[in-house]
Amino acid sequence: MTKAAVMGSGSWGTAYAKVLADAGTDVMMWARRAELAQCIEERNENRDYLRGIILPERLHATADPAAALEDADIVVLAVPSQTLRTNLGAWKEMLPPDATLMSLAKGIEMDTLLRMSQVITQVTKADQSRVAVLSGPNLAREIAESQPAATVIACPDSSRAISLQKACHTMYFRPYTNADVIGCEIGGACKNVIALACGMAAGVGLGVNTIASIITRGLAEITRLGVALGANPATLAGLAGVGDLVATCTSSLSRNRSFGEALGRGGSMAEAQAATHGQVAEGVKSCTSVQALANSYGVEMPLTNAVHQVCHEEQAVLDAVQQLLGRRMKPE
Ligand SMILES: NC(=O)c1ccc[n+]([C@@H]2O[C@H](COP(=O)([O-])OP(=O)(O)OC[C@H]3O[C@@H](n4cnc5c(N)ncnc54)[C@H](O)[C@@H]3O)[C@@H](O)[C@H]2O)c1
Ligand SMILES: O=P(O)(O)OC[C@H](O)CO
Repeated sequence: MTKAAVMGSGSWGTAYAKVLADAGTDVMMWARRAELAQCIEERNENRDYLRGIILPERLHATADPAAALEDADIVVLAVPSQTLRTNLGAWKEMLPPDATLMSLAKGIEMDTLLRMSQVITQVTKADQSRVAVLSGPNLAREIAESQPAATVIACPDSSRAISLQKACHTMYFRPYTNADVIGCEIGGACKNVIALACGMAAGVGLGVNTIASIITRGLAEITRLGVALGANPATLAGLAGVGDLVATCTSSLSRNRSFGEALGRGGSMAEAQAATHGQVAEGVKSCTSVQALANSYGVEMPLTNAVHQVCHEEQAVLDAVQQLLGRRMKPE
């Protein structure tokens, strides 16, 4: 029987742990707070992040990272991208030596500009063949409600990718394998920034034409960056690119879109944070790291720049819109 440790009990960690358990994998979740671990263990519910969802009996939880990681074949890293390095630093001596390390996080580390798989190899010294990422149109609550969705598991080692695929395949969750780790990670991190832009547009009252234009031009700039970094453009046309971009840019369940919408309605950064109910909207920090990464490769990302200006340079949303529309004309 495959054993998975899910390190992080937020919305997605919990929903994905449920998928693994529904697929027949033994799952032990790690929660930072002992009360939350106890609630999951005793009541089969994560009341803080997925209230009302009954979790499977075979899913267990602990606040002790060593107990969660013991004998795990798969270690699922489900903490926010900006804390992953610190968390891994604390856990690295406890990681089983041959376990596959799989990131669920969608972000680019500030300062280092590293992708999550790079942070994992750097901190743990694991060979990159042991490191995988999962990314796709996977809004946690919909997955927890067993609504059908597909995803991508990327790993340089195809046999590990297939084992990961088997460990989470259910009648509502369909994972595809892919060797393109870079494309999956760039798609996942950048779509959060574009979802902020869509939220901002909706918040100031703009309609579907505007949102569709942002999604499409957002995909163009994400693809430019991905290709510059060595991604396969086909990955960005797939589930981890356009699929996730559409889900995040159009759903009221998205924390990034909700955050942007609150800013567009004239809210402050603190009010926008409240709109995500204390959960992480990764794009708010990643717009800084994605912008810096793009600049270092000479890649033009005008929407990302506009989001950065609104979030961190006090620009008004309507001024950012005017600035985008005033750019020089060019072919598509
Ligand atoms: N929620 C989704 O629908 C979804 C879907 C796919 C991917 N993701 C990605 O998964 C990652 C995790 O997102 P989430 O939705 O579970 O976020 P969340 O905000 O719901 O939960 C974050 C979890 O990390 C924990 N945490 C926060 N700071 C921490 C720290 N310093 N050390 C250890 N743990 C800490 C929190 O206690 C919580 O359990 C993000 O990168 C997100 O982009 C989320
Ligand atoms: O709620 P968000 O904006 O973090 O997006 C959630 C997922 O990444 C969608 O796939």
